[in-house]
Amino acid sequence: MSDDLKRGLEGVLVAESELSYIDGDAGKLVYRGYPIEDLAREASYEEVVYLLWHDELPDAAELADFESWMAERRTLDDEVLSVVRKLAEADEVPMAALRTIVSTLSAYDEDADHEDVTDLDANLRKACRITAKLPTALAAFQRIRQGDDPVEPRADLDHAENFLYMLNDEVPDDVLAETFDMALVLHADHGLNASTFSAMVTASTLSDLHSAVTAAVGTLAGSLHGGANANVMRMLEEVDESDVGPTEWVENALAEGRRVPGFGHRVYNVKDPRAKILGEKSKSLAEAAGDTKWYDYSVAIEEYITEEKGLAPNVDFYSASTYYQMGIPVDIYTPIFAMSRVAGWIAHVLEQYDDNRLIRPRARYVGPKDLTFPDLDER
Ligand SMILES: CC(=O)SCCNC(=O)CCNC(=O)[C@H](O)C(C)(C)COP(=O)(O)OP(=O)(O)OC[C@H]1O[C@@H](n2cnc3c(N)ncnc32)[C@H](O)[C@@H]1OP(=O)(O)O
Ligand SMILES: O=C([O-])CC(=O)C(=O)O
Repeated sequence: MSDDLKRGLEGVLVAESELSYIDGDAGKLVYRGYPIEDLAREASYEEVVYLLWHDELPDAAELADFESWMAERRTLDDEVLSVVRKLAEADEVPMAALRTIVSTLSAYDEDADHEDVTDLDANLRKACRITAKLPTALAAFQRIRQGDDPVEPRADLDHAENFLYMLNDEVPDDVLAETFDMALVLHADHGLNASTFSAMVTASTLSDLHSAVTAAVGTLAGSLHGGANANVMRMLEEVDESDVGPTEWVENALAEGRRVPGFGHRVYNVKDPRAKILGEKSKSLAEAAGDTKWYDYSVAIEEYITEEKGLAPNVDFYSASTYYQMGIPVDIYTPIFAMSRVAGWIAHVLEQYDDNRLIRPRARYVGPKDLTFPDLDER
C-alpha cells in the first residue's frame, strides 16, 4: 500500500470510463469519441444524453422515441410542485432547492423502490424522469419566487426550447434556443469532476440513483466547482459598479488574495475548449445586441489573468456573460449547469453499477493515539 499523500486526489486513477476523454495539455474534450466542437455544432442535448447513456449515437427512430419518451415525462406530480412552491416561498437558495427537489422526485418515481438498485432498465427509466422533470421544477421555482405562475411544459418543444419557454412564458427565438441547447451539450459530462465523483461514491455503496444525483447536486453547488459561473457574473457586475476598469479591478482582487472565479482547472493547463466555444457565443450575442460591455470586460480579465497568473478560463467563465445576455437570472446559472450535468452524473453511475466496487480511500492519521480518557470535571 503506497503512503504517498495525494491531496485532493490529484491525478489519482480510480476508474476506467468510456464516457469522456480530456487532454488537459491540448485543451481537448471528447464524449464517447466525438470532439466537443462537433457535438456543440451538430448535436442536440437529447442526442448527447442518449449517447452518454447508451454506447452510441441514436439513429433517427431511436432519437425520436427517446425525445418523445422524455418530453412526455416533463410534467411534475402535484405533490412535487407543491414542494417546489414551498421552497420558492421560503426563498430557498436555488441549488439547495434543486437538491431537495431531486430527493423529492424519488418519492413519486414508480421505480424508486425497485429491489435491485443496479437494474439498468429501471435506472434508465428513473434517469429519463429525473432529466425530464428537473427543468420543469427549476423553471417553476424561478417563476414562483418572482411572483408568477408556473408554466406547464410543452411536449412539442425540444428540451432546451421548452425550458426557456417555461422560464419566460414565451417560445424562444432560434438564436436563444440554439445557444441554450449548445450550452447544455457543453456541460453534459466532464470525466471525474467532483460532483460526478460524489455521485459515484454514493452509488458505490449500492445506494440508489436519486441519492447519487442528490449528492452530486450538493457537490456541484460549491464555488470551486459549478457555483463559479454565478460568481463570474457577480464579479463582472462588481467591475461595472466600481470606478476602475476590469484590468485594475482584477489586479486589486489578486493583490487582496482573492481567487478569480472562472479561471484555473484541475485538469486543463490551457484554455478549456468549452470556454472557447462559449466565448465566441458570448461575443456574437453581444455584437447582435449592439452592446459588448460584458464581453469586453471578460476579454480584458482573461488577458490580464492569463498574462499575470498563467491561468486560463474554464467553462464557467464565458457561460456567465452568455447566460446574462440571454436574460437568465444569475442565481440559476448553477442549477442550469446541474440540469445539463445530470446526464453525465447518471452515465457515470451506470458505469459504476456495471462494475461496482466500494469507493473508500484512506487518510493518514496524524492525531494522538494513546490519551487517557478524562472525567468530565477534569477537562
Ligand atoms: C466546472 C468547474 O468546476 S471548473 C472550475 C470552477 N471553479 C472556479 O472557477 C473557481 C476558481 N478556480 C479555482 O479555485 C481553482 O483553479 C480550481 C479549484 C478550479 C482548481 O484548483 P486546484 O487544481 O486544486 O488548484 P489549486 O487550488 O491548488 O491552485 C493552484 C494555485 O493556483 C492559484 N489559483 C488557482 N485558481 C485561481 C484563481 N481562479 N484565481 C487566483 N488564483 C488561482 C492558487 O491560489 C494556487 O496558488 P498557490 O500555489 O500560490 O497557492
Ligand atoms: O472537471 C472538473 O474538475 C470541473 C469541470 O470542468 C466540470 O465539471 O465541467
